[in-house]
Amino acid sequence: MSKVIKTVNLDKTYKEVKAIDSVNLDINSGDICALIGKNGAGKSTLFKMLSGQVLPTNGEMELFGFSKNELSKGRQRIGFMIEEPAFIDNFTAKQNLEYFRIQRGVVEKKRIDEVLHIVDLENTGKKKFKQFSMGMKQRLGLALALLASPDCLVLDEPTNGLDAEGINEIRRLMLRLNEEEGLTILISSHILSELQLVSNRFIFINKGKIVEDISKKELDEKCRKQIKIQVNNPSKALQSLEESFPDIVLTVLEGDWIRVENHLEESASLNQLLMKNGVEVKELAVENISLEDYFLKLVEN
Ligand SMILES: Nc1ncnc2c1ncn2[C@@H]1O[C@H](COP(=O)(O)OP(=O)(O)OP(=O)(O)O)[C@@H](O)[C@H]1O
Repeated sequence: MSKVIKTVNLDKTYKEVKAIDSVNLDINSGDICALIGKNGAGKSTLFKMLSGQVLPTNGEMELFGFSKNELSKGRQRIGFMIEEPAFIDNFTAKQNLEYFRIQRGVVEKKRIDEVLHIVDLENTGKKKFKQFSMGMKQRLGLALALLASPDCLVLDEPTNGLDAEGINEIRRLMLRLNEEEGLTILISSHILSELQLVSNRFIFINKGKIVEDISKKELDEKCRKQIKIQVNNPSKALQSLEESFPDIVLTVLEGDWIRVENHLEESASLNQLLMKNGVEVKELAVENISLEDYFLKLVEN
């Protein structure tokens, strides 16, 4: 699997603040990778180092295999949406993109119509930027990031300030770009449940440090709904449960806990059954950990 973004022990210190602390990123081609962190965790600083707006204090970076004084060759293949682009209020979508196309001097004119079509803004005609909804503004930002036909997008909070419909549109767009055009996407947000729907990888950042880097499968595993029962006699409990519920999925955990992964609506029946068979139920809990809860637990630790 080819690497799109790699950082080794990347640091950024602003005066006394260590905004990024020894970060090792490894983003593979085709990933939709979520960078999750509270305000001030260091997400924007990390993205700005990737885009070249901020210089690292220490560490190395590699973009599409290019490093050191060839980094800009890697950057050319990445579309960044980090801060709000300085779109001109009285210009239409097309005029704004034309302005940036000339300024950047890289793409063919027809690419403007292509990107406007991709972000579903091709029919905005004479409407000026200042009359756009928040969702339209964000999508124009994405169109600009896509202008130079990148192979990777780095998006800092692209759903910021959007309503549910706007968030949905961005989500569908990212999935489409990933599936149809094979774009690798690195995205940050504080709307964690939103990212759970689109990403295949989750990197949690806190106080400039990566505290966890897990796949969607691993995250789903951690966030799965389950019943946990603590009993005085696990083997007897297992036997009773398996006799009455032949398809039950059970695991015995440390501390005389049993985890049940199905029959989730029948916790009361499970409890009664155990008691009827002489098993003492010390505690029974139905757990469903959301990504938010999971993240909070990580940060608190
Ligand atoms: N130019 C700067 N000068 C001094 N300190 C800065 C500068 N930029 C960021 N910081 C500090 O670095 C830390 C990380 O900030 P950063 O903006 O990267 O976090 P973030 O996760 O993107 O937060 P947010 O979601 O609020 O944008 C914070 O403590 C912030 O105050």
